[in-house]
Amino acid sequence: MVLEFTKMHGLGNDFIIIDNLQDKKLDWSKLAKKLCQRNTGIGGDGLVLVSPSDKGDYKMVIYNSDGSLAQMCGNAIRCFGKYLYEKGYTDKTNLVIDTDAGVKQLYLKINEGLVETVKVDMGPPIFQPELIPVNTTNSDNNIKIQVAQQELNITAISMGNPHAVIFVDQVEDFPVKEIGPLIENHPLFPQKTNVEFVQLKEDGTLVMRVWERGVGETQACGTGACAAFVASVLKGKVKNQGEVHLLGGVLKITFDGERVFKEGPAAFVFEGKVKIEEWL
Ligand SMILES: N[C@@H](CCC[C@H](N)C(=O)O)C(=O)O
Repeated sequence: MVLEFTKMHGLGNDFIIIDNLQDKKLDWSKLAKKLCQRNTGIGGDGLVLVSPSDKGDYKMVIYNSDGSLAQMCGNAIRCFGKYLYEKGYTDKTNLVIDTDAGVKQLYLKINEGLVETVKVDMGPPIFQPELIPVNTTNSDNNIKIQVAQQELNITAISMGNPHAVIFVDQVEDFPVKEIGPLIENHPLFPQKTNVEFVQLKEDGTLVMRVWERGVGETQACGTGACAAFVASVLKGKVKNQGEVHLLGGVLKITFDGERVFKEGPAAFVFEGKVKIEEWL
């Protein structure tokens, strides 16, 4: 069996996009692991399926590279909007996309017929511990933990998927690959968590590296940037609009006290066909 795919990225967070409008009835979790392999597959941080929806224009289904299903992905949803518009699935520039974290409104900015940036209404941040989910009774979701001989302060927030935001003095040399998996798999987070390491600059910009649940360190995380920005606003460190600088580039975030908006680019990389017989 041969699958047609499109490879895209949002600030270096890369995805394999497959049209599954006619349900192919495949084991997508198993396939995500194989297809996302960088040496023996196509390579990607995640597998995204274009699926039908009765709640929005289309549904975005996303699997992490380890085969786990994620509720939402901030970078993939911008790729999803560009894919739908530029491949002629829609001519709308305001789209409603269904996800496992609810419906999200996308605003496509068009320049000479191409999608230049996508602004996403990411919805309200979620603080109720049982909905994140995080095992804490602290009312402010700030939790002190001891990992690898370091005391860290975590702010737990959900953007439809779980995030642990940690402010650090210096992010460039921070041992993200050592500390990230220890927090991702910490018993505080029964569904595991994405982990954001954030340095606040004096001018109010955030510099962030991320360890993603089910993936590892990635170039960027859209939901993570939103969670980090919300945590910074709540700490009184930034105003309600600003930039998050990630390894792969910059996202513009607004938090109006209720909802979070995120704007950034998306790009096509290549297209192809892949034989999957031996992976079924
Ligand atoms: N890269 C993403 C988040 C993808 C899902 C995440 N790894 C999870 O398991 O929640 C983003 O841009 O938001």
